Amino acid sequence: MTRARIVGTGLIGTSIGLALRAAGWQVSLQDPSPTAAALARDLGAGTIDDETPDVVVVAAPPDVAARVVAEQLERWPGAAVTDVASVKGAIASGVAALAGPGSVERYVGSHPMAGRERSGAVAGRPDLFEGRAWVVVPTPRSAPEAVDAVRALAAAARGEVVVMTADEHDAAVAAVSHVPQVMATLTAARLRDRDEHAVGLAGQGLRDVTRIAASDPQLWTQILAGNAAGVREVLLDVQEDLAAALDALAALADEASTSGADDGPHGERRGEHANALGGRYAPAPGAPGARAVLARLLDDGNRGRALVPGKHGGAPTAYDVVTVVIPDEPGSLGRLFAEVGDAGINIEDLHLEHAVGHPVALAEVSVLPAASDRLRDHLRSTGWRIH
Ligand SMILES: NC(=O)c1ccc[n+]([C@@H]2O[C@H](COP(=O)([O-])OP(=O)(O)OC[C@H]3O[C@@H](n4cnc5c(N)ncnc54)[C@H](O)[C@@H]3O)[C@@H](O)[C@H]2O)c1
Ligand SMILES: O=C(O)C(=O)C[C@]1(C(=O)O)C=C[C@@H](O)C=C1
Repeated sequence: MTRARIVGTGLIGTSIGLALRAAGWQVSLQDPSPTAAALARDLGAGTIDDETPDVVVVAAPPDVAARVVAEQLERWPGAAVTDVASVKGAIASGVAALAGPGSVERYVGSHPMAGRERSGAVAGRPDLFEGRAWVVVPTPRSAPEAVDAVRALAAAARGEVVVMTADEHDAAVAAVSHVPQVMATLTAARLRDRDEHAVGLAGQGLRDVTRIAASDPQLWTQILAGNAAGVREVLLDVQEDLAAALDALAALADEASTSGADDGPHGERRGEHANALGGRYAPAPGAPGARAVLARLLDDGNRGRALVPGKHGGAPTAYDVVTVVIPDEPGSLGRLFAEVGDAGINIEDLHLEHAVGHPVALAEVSVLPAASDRLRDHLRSTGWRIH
């Protein structure tokens, strides 16, 4: 049986421990915080002991990861050692500089592309990595047996193994993880000065875009600093698009303020003007091209979104959403789950919305399109209100 040692038992370390235990591996746990280690143990992620490992997983914050990898290489001379930090080039350089002679061959970087906006062992989940890419990042000096050991670890935790160089990894995650975090953060930051009534109007769009804005600032400062050049490169392109959007919006705002200048009290002349141009939405001459710029930016977004893979790295799966009204009281959600289970239908995703000032919530249940009509019929026939 394979024995793993996990050093750093927060969200990711605990989740890896839980996943490996479920796969039948033995797991030892270590963390400088005795409480973090004990909590991971109590949650079932492993045991606290000094058994000799076959593979060590360093799941510590990025700014200490290289040092901890070097310590583990020295402490366990027969083990492959990996880290799971979200940046790879900086850690590999650190390990190369710190690792003792004859040990750097046992180091292979890795990065599971799954996580949560919460930290610590209590947020750990055994199924966190299921069907998600797990990037294995050998260095030019990594021994093939060490690469195999890290591939086996990722597969045992149910990740989908992808092998990349550190440079390829860092450039890719700048676009697919690090800049998305920055954009979510900047979007959420704009809400701070709005009053609670305005923010209370938030629908699913804002929730979709800002979930990861709740992530740990200390961890993300380290991640962004560790991939600064790659993140900056993508943000420069974002800056260009933002500049184009701002110019287009300025032209449209200007058009709106000038075209309304000699309207009658009900805006009659403005309507006449638009009709004369061939339709309600015909562009006024004040902002030539501005709408095309916005449409191009929005279309680029559609094209990018269409490339995002669904579960297991396959083609995007379009789920149907069945929106169910549930009383905002204990037990409602449990009854709904039981009802969906009785219909023999799998819930692919779930969002809960609380309508401001109403004693009900909306449960948005995502199911495969083929099952949605059957689910609606079943729920209606058992007394649920469907939107
Ligand atoms: N959070 C995510 O979504 C995510 C996803 C993939 C990878 N990662 C990477 O995983 C690593 C851990 O992130 P997390 O979200 O689990 O953070 P976390 O804050 O939940 O856990 C970090 C743990 O590391 C411990 N630690 C601190 N210094 C240490 C040291 N010197 N030696 C050993 N352990 C130490 C802490 O006590 C804590 O228990 C980071 O490198 C991060 O980049 C995070
Ligand atoms: O889904 C989340 O909450 C994440 O933070 C996951 C996410 C990501 O960007 O996909 C974040 C950082 C990690 O390095 C890997 C995964």
